Amino acid sequence: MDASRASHGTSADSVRDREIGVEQEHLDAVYRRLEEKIHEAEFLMDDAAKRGQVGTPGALAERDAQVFRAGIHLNRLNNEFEDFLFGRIDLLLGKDGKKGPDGAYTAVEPAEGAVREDNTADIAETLHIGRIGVLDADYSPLVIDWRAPAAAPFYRSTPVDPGRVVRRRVIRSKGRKVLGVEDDLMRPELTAFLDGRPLPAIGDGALMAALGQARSHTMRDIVASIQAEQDLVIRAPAASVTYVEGGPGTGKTAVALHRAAYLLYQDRRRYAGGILIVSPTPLLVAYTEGVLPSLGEEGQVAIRAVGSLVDGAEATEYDSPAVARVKGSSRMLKVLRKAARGALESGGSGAQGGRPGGSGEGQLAFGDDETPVVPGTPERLRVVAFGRRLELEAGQLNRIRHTALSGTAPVNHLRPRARRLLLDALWDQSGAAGRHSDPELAAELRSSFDEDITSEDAFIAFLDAWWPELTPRGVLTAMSDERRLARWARRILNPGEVRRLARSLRRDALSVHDVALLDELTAILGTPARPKKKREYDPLDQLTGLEELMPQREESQRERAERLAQERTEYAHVIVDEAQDLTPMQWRMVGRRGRHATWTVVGDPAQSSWSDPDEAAEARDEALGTRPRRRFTLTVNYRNPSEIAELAAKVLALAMPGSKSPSAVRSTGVEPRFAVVRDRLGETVREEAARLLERVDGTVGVVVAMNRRAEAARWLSGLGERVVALGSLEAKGLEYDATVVVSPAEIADESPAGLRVLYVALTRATQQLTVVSGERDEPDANGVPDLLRD
Ligand SMILES: Nc1ncnc2c1ncn2[C@@H]1O[C@H](COP(=O)(O)OP(=O)(O)OP(=O)(O)O)[C@@H](O)[C@H]1O
Repeated sequence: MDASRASHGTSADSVRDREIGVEQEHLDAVYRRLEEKIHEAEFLMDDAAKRGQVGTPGALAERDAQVFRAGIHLNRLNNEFEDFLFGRIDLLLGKDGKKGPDGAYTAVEPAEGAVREDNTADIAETLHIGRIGVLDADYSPLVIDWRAPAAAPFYRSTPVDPGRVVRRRVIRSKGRKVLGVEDDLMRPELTAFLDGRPLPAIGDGALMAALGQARSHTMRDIVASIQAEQDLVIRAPAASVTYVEGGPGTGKTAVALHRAAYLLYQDRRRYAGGILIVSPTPLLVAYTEGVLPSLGEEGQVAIRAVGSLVDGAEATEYDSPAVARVKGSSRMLKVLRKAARGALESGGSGAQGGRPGGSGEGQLAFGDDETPVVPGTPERLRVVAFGRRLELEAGQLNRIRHTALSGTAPVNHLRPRARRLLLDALWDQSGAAGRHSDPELAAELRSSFDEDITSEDAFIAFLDAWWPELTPRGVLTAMSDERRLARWARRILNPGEVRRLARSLRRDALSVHDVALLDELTAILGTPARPKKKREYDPLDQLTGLEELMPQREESQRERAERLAQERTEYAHVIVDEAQDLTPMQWRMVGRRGRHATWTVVGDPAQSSWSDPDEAAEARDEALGTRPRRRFTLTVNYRNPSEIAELAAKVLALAMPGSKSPSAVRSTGVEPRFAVVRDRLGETVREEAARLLERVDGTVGVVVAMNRRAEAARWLSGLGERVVALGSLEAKGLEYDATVVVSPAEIADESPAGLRVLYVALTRATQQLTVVSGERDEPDANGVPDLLRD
């Protein structure tokens, strides 16, 4: 028998069973080895306990670490890695006989003569690939970690460029049981022998098997079927910026996540500084979070929605497109700078989160237009020093404030400077300056003068009111006053923009775009000193003075990792998913988290929901700095069948004329369906969703214009958990077995980037798509809406 497919018939079944048996034997051997290692670890642990402190501290620590690692191994194998062993490659003899650290031969190309003239060859090496590496007792590799160099041919080899690989096998297993195998032949022309027997090939290939599976509400990893062009990105050297573009479904998100796992594996110490993955929505975070359980293992990787990047913020609200456009624009930077200083000049009313207003002399302050805007701003400072009454009037105070604010430091950090300038002015007024000609005595006099004043209640209260510590939330609140905002945004925003912006800031809940503004304000204001956390009050402490004596409980390694991850504000590597959507202000926010980082940026300009791509590109380039970039393009759409991809391409041609769609890797034979609203929109959508639920095993997503989100959820109530309603912007990055796209015209008209958003909506389904049209869509006799006709 030659190395041909054995996928049908009884004899094929027996070959398949035999091959499954072969892999089962290997998996059994792997588990036996792991159990041995666990026993070893347990023995070490026991031994360590018995021998107490015998051995150097270093050796004991190493032993503990070994025990710990073995524990993690077993735990992972038992709990997380249901399909721990997933691949195998059968290789020809390599060019040289060198072995790498994982015990595998390193040569990529076959040795001369490895393939005989009659197109036969012997398999010289077989490697199994899994989620972690396992060595046998004699250090031969039982399983190679998928991220190790020796595993690269598993992903890189193609029939066009097979290297040494003859057969690539994907093994499906659950726990300790092998369920199936799928083979791809990289050299189908070859008759290869393993231990004297011909090498069989089972099934129709792993990729197709993976793509045909039903989708759930969480993403699956693709370790078993990463494709060559994706592998190049995953394993690209970490230096500088790795820049990846590709159309919908080309695996950008999957690749980004696997890259994080790869980087950690490759250089754990370097990435102890943390890897940040920025995602556009909390829905996408939830969808991707579980993809690679090992990512969360030691707290190095944080997956955050762009609305949750700032400590404590958890924004899920969306602004209207017109407001989002203002808040995301880099023009906001100037407005915020003015607002931060302006909020101070108007006494920080509302801008000093949680701090009492301070009364000083309790007079009214006046805005430029002489309208009282802020109560409680002191206009005058009166103190007594060296027995003299000293006083600074409004004009002087304004000049002092102006001088202090001319510094470039964050506003909150300028307070000491302002304080010193106040003292200088009072000192001048006191006439004490010329009293001593001896510099030492003069300095002493000055310092007792300062001490006198700064300990005076009136002065302290004045300073708190006149230069309060501003908070970002407070400044945003101050900006919700339209008249004040108009002043700060003069010649930057037009009156309509000011009105809409002020109104949106009066809302209680934060919007996703507000978060970037808060972060910018934190940079402008400077981080206020955080109040120290206190241990819970215990009356006993007072009696015994225990508080000082009691040692703090040691936190566990896991707790520490989690705490560090939370406290981290800068990262060693930043991965931006759906990068095309970041607004200029969001790029600034993300940029601050990776000032010294290397980057992976993945996106698709054709899916951008931001209205001014050039402005965003400028901000992105600023965030990434002058670091060199390596560009990659992903070209194959693994998500959509060709029937859906072709329909979406029509919108792409309208949204970005001239740009190329990725090629779909498969077809289902099921054309998209067009439904026209018969009576009520909600009823039609519900019927179509129910129809799809009967046709697919997995999930159904109903995508509507953003302002229909709430009603769409009501339309679907009672249809079960497999179906969800989502606004067009929320659909970013997600996928469903089937989707209903409701009114393309509504989605397209929603914002200046509407056609691109519609393109996103149309590319979410892995199997079936239904488009529901209303009148506005001007459907033809077949129900095809205007926007989707040729
Ligand atoms: N090599 C692969 N093997 C199996 N499935 C794959 C492979 N690459 C991608 N996929 C699948 O294709 C789908 C799309 O992947 P992903 O969401 O990463 O694409 P994307 O480029 O981020 O898409 P979008 O731009 O539309 O958000 C996912 O279901 C993913 O699991």
